[in-house]
Amino acid sequence: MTKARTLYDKIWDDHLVQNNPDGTSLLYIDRHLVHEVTSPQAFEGLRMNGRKVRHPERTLAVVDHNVPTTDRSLPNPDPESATQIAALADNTREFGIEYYDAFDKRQGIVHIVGPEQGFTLPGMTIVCGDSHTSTHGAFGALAHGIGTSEVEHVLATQTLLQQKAKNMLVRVDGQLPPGVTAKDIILAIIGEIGTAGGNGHVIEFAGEAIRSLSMEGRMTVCNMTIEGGARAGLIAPDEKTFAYVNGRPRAPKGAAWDMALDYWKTLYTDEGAHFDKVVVLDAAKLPPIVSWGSSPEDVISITGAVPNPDDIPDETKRASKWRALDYMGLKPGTPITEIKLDRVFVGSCTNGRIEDLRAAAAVVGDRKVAAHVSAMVVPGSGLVKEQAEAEGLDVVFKNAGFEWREPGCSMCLAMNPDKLKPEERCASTSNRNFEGRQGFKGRTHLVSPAMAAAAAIAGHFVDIREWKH
Ligand SMILES: CC(C)[C@H](C(=O)O)[C@@H](O)C(=O)O
Ligand code: SF4
Repeated sequence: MTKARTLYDKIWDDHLVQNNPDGTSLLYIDRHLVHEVTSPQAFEGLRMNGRKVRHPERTLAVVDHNVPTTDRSLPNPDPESATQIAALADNTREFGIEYYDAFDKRQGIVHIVGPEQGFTLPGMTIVCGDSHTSTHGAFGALAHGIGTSEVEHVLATQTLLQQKAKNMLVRVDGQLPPGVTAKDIILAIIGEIGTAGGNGHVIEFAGEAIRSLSMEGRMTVCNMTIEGGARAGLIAPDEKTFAYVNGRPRAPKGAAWDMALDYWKTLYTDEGAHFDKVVVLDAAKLPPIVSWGSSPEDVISITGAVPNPDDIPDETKRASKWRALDYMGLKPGTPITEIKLDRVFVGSCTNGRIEDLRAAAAVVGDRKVAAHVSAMVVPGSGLVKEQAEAEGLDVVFKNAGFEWREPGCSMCLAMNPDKLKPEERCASTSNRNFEGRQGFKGRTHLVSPAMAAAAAIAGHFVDIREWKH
């Protein structure tokens, strides 16, 4: 009998080129996504060494971090961004790589574009010079974020040196209550394991609540795996995955589809396979969650209050959480529903997909954004934007007073004109609430799209479970 293997073991074995004496392994890489921020030196390295891209057809480039989300026919206000974007256009032309520029309808955040195009497929190894590459694990793909020198290595060789990680299982049993979403699942998991909880592991998400999620929801969960410290996140592909992939521009067709499907159906963790670490959560007990600090592990229920760091026994941790509260301008004991917002951001590779925009629009209905709040919705890609407009979601948002923008990373990180001002407080559907993440001294609270939309209307956090739709 062959040894029982996890999904991670299987994908690893199928891509192993060689094991090296130093404990590293060379893996074959099926797909390489490229964006403007982490690729310039990689291409420069190829040029200096007179190398070509080994498999241009396995590589896809798109601009996302540095593009303004307003009128793109106007010049980029930031010369450095403009240079970086121009470099990506030049590099992809020189090396023969397909590139979606800011005027292409397929342009968007790299982790939204890959799945949308069927470039991301089950069982593949996928890399990108970006930590949230873990998103693609939602398809049962082994998806790693890599550094710029590794980007160069993959461009040149289509392989990557890796050390095999340990296996971790996060099982979410039961069914989510109404109003509680994939975003709340992953925030709760990170709250539970901490930002170092997944260190050295690849996490497989399983259980009834995960199976019940749409592909969009699964991407939200896998997207934030990296915030829990894990190398990658995985969900075994199933009928939902196959239905999502079927018919996408880059997905296999005809006989190739049938062959692929036969293989994809073998991609699950065998009965009795070993996990080095197991965490179990009950979905039915999860509330809508809001982050209160400057780390994605600083989370609390919407019905809770800002915690008191003095209750933390560890001195270093206590000091760091006091610092977080100071940065956030919050006092222990303040009910979360009393926290007032200045800004609301719906978007990012965590929650910028069509389902996210539908959820936000359903909460908005015919109401208006609170007078003291400035709110914006940034679709994750041109195709998401097009779909949302076909459904009239843009009209819902605009009538309510939200800004409706062009696709990109936008206010998820302060690398383009969309930024918080110092001390502005934002309900954000993105994935990181680090100091300065959304702008110098900006204050970020991570929430689901429905919670963000409700906060925009009410002007403060509200329990979405009590919202009258
Ligand atoms: C700019 C890029 C390298 C970065 C990442 O790796 O994740 C960004 O996408 C982020 O979310 O912080
Ligand atoms: S949307 Fe945010 S998290 Fe995602 S790739 Fe862009 S900057 Fe990174």
